[in-house]
Amino acid sequence: ARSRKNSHNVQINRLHGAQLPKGSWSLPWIGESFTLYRQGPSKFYSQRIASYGRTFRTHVMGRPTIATSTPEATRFVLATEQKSFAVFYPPSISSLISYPPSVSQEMKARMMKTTRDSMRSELLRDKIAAADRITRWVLSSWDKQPFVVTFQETQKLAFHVVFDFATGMTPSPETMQMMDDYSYIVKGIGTSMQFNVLGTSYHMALQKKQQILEAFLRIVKRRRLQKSKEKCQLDIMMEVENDNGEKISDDQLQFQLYGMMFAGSHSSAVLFLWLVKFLGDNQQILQQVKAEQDTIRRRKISPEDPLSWMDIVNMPFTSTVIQETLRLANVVSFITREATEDINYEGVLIPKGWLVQLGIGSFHLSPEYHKDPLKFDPSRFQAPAKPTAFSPYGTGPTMCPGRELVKIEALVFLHYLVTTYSWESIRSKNGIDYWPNPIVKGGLPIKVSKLMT
Ligand code: HEM
Repeated sequence: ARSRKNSHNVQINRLHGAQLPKGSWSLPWIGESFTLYRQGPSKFYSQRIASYGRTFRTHVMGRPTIATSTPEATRFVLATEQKSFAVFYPPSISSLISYPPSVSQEMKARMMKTTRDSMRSELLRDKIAAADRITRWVLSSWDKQPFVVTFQETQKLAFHVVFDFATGMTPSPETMQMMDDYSYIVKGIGTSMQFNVLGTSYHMALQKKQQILEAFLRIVKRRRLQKSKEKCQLDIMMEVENDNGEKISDDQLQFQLYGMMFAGSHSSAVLFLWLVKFLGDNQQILQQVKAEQDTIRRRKISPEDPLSWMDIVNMPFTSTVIQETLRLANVVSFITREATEDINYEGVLIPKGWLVQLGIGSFHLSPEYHKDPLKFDPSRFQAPAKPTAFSPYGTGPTMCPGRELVKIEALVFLHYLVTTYSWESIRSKNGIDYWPNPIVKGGLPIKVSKLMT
């Protein structure tokens, strides 16, 4: 403790009086991880903010940490990303999602750039048709069932839309198997986050990771042989070259696909689940969404006509519902970085090697930034009162490249959901499972009824 204190004093002098914020470390080594995982991020942050202010000291993920929950600090950390902060995952999570050393930083950066580019390109518009097809496929099975578990359905939907975008593959027993395998990865991460022990579900996840990677290798090799007219992200990545003009290898591609599916499918499924939950709980807003979507459907000549790009950009009210759901549900509640040098952020010392945890979910739910923050009120996103304290996808150079795809998926889903079905929750009370992303406990079973057209 003495040497730690001394080294901080040196840093304090070097950083012109910057000081560690108030806070608590609770138990040595374990720190406050258990409390965070038991309480959930919202309560953890609000309790500490009440005692110490919006920036406080804690100890989570095995490291001393500065937790901060302001939009300004979030922008500062994420915008200066490359220089002073590095992406951080605890070792157990890192072994489930990180690239192996054989994938060079340069290649990784190039692949990420092509992913970002294609998420802004024609490819994205072309994928409306696939999102349309997949949504109808998922929702058509509801006809035959008296009730469905919402989260199972939104997982199927989200996985297949992102999978189609990534590989050009339509739903099949092979894709269903991979979806199932991915659920073990999510479970492994959720459990290792909460319990700090690498138990059965973690080891199972490591095995599943291997199986998924092998499946991706087969998919890459197959796609090289059978090119299709309809382009996918994999086709674009296959053309990526490094500075020496060498093309990306198949094993690098398999990791890129693995990472993209990991980043994209579970998070989207969680968002769609909350869309169903919040709309079900707010019938008046549901009616407004339905009015907007009925107008679009009525303009179609045949009931089989798919949605077009023009339809997608003509859904302003439904778009605010998606933003409000992202604000209130907080699919990602914090973003973590490691300081790679000592930093003085407005008088707060962030020592080298410490973590910075950016509590985006906490400022989304704070009355300091959003009036009546716990109320589901999409109108807060109508111009000109658009909130600025809103970063569900992060910000700066690592801001989520998938956000436009998510928006398209969500709009297509809501269109078919509200024009085809009414639903009600089977349980009157539902808790929340927070890890690794918050979901309604039990996955929200609902009773569905087909609407008369
Ligand atoms: C509701 C759905 C989603 C949410 C809330 C979400 C949120 C985020 C956030 C907060 C980050 C930034 C993390 C950081 O800076 O450390 C991120 C990064 C990322 N997301 Fe998403 N995401 C979603 C869907 C998707 C989808 C559909 C895809 C791909 C198809 C995707 C691909 C990625 C990738 C590849 C990164 C890493 C970017 C980088 O490291 O430069 N995400 N996402």
